[in-house]
Amino acid sequence: MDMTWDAQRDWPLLESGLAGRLRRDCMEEWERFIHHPFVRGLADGTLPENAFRNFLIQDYLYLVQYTRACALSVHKSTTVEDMRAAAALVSGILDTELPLHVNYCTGWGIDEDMLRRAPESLELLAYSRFILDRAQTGDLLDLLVTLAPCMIGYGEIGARLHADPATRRDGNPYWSWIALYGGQEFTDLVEGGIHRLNRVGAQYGADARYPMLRAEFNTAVRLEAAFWEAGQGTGV
Ligand SMILES: Cc1ncc(CN)c(N)n1
Repeated sequence: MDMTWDAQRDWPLLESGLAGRLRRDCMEEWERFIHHPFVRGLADGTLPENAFRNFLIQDYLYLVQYTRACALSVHKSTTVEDMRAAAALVSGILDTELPLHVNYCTGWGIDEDMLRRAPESLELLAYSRFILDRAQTGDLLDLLVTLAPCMIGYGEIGARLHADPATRRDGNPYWSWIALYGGQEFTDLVEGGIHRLNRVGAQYGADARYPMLRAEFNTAVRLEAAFWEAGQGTGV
């Protein structure tokens, strides 16, 4: 029996709807993002600690900007249902994801104040300001499309690594990272985000706007891969 987890097979909600279509149509870039060597190093625990530390500090700062963009999706929502979903994402990041970053950093003697004052990398600036630009100048659909690779990608990586028997659990310093992104709470947020994107896509005429939406999604996916590269110290 195949014990590995595969989004195409095990996440039926990606089969139809805008989220699945965007992911399929950017598959080359998507694969580069979710199967990046950085991710393999997390799975087998061989990623050098300083690469993970670089990444996590930048990721803390990235998540702060990402949360601001998510907050704009509360503002741009036109139904109470969508507002609740957007607000749940904001609190999921503030109350679950950021504390993971703070906990790891505390273990290295880096407190939250030092995290806030860390200089932003060019990759972080490019990615977060791209998202904030779409948040401010696009409509709700542009914004959700731009936010999607971050959520769906980490949900997919987390679910795959969490289910894969080849992932090292015992003594893997990155297991709590994997457990968070592969855990039920994050999975529920991602699945809620996919349903919301599909719903808003249908309401906002995604088919007619598809080339532009695909370009937005593709840019965000490429910026995700660049973010791993920067963590490894191979970025600019
Ligand atoms: C760069 C990046 N992309 C996605 C995630 C998952 N929210 C994250 N923490 N950081």
